[in-house]
Amino acid sequence: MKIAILGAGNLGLSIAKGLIVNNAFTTLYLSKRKVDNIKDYEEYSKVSVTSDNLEAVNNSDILIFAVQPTQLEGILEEIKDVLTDKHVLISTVTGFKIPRIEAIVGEDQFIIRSMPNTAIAVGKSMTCLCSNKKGEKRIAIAEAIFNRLGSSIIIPENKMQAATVICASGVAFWMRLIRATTQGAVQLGFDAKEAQELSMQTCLGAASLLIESGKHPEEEIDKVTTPRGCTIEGLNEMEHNGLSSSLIQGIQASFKKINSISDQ
Ligand SMILES: NC(=O)C1=CN([C@@H]2O[C@H](COP(=O)(O)OP(=O)(O)OC[C@H]3O[C@@H](n4cnc5c(N)ncnc54)[C@H](O)[C@@H]3O)[C@@H](O)[C@H]2O)C=CC1
Ligand SMILES: O=C(O)[C@@H]1CCC=N1
Repeated sequence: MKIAILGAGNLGLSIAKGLIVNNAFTTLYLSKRKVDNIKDYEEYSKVSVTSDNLEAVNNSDILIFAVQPTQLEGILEEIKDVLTDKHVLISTVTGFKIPRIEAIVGEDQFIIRSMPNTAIAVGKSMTCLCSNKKGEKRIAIAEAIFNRLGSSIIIPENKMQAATVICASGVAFWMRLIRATTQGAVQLGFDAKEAQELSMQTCLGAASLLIESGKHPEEEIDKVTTPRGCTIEGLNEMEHNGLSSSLIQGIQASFKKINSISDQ
């Protein structure tokens, strides 16, 4: 696959790393206005770095847009006249809806919206996808790309904002939980490095248990909470202090914010 990432910033470079590590492209163009700090990527075979979006588009089939929401319109205007039937447009841009993309490039383009997260850099992104009518014919290509770099599901476009909060912002939420449990471990006597290792691996183990067994979290919690034991003591104290409620309220606040900044 000949892929271009237009907007090689935090997310764009995370996608690039995932593609490079997984050898998941034929050629890869990375575009950015100022390319000095991404020139190193040209050391990888078949990777080109450019500030010329038209060069990237003309030499690629799959166009992944990873610019800020206020930058997408300009870049679509810039490249729309060189789009051909070979191009599949994949936008990762938050809150920029398909009808607005179609209004710029036309309905007759294969348009896909994708919401990955930064774990794509290590091939572990949970990515949600949706498309315009024409894009339904090419969404399998997007699934193939994002399944190489984690897992993907197809959802209706009206759930993309919610998916952004749970999956994209979600990485930051889980990081904070890992940091908090690390701090707890330090207080119990582990040094910082050991504490983070214990916290990360336990988090990975808990998620893996659910992924591999398909079970509900409470079923696994029941196996850990010895009657009158330390686990239920700690868990109940966390809940008295609003653990679940605080997380749900944070998710709601994040969702309210994304709806306030997205196009209608
Ligand atoms: N950072 C994240 O975890 C996630 C971000 N997103 C969405 O992805 C998009 C990108 O986010 P970030 O990577 O965090 O932003 P960023 O600001 O780090 O990256 C945007 C990049 O686009 C470049 N750029 C700006 N105008 C350009 C143009 N005309 N041509 C080529 N490159 C141009 C900038 O120089 C910058 O490197 C946003 O719309 C964001 O909402 C979606 C999911 C997760
Ligand atoms: O925080 C944000 O607004 C963007 C969207 C999801 C991740 N970063």
